[in-house]
Amino acid sequence: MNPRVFQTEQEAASTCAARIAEAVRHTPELVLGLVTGRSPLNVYRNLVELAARGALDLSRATTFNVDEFLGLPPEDAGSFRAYMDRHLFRHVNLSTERIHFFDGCAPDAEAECARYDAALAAAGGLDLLLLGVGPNGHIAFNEPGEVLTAASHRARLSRETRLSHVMAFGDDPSKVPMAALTLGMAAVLQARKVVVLAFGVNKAAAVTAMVHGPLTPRWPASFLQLHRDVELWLDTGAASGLQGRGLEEARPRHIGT
Ligand SMILES: N[C@@H]1[C@@H](O)[C@H](O)[C@@H](COP(=O)(O)O)O[C@@H]1O
Repeated sequence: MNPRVFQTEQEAASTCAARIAEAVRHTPELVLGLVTGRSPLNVYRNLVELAARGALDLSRATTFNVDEFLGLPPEDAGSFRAYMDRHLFRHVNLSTERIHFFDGCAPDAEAECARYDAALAAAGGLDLLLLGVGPNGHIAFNEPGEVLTAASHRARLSRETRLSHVMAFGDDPSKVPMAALTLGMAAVLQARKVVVLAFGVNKAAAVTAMVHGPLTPRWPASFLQLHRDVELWLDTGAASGLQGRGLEEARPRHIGT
């Protein structure tokens, strides 16, 4: 694992976005795994700025979003699809047919997960997977538990995770869906490169478990230790539990294939 610690989230995000743009320049057909949440917001903002300046052309890239709430149509403001439209898709030149999402309203969740996994396999898997991490160590919606699931699946959301999404649902916890569709641990570990964003001291325990902890389904992110190419983009708060953390300016290498 390769932690890169920045003094501020903004610095990490702009450097990370520049590296993603570089990876797309290097491989215009890049297959990107994308995540929602607070952590990638500044990365997306920077990607939009790069696209506006003509420094990012996503016209040949493919994207797969890693999760979606069950029961929400794409038009619902609380859906991850609506989030992606707001923060990235409507501002860049991605081709609609190469944007892949779980359909949160699919009548058969299992068939929908199989469809998603087949589309991902047909695209050749993920070249670069952008992830966040929950304070409880969840990645995508692979929640802590007794076991983890390899394939895409329907996930029951923990109370803690549901509460962290309450703002998108008018601060009413009862409106946050109870379940979601998520890619599984196999797709995460098979991605050719994984980039994890974590900012703020409330992520420190998850980051520490991810880097130093034993492999345990109690901290799903700990399984990233099995991957040979994971970069962690952190601020000093999120890195505060790491042993021997270097606070020198991080010098990112090339992200991409
Ligand atoms: N399903 C998402 C994850 O994919 C995300 O990475 C994580 C962290 O979110 P945030 O970046 O807002 O802390 O929680 C959410 O529940």
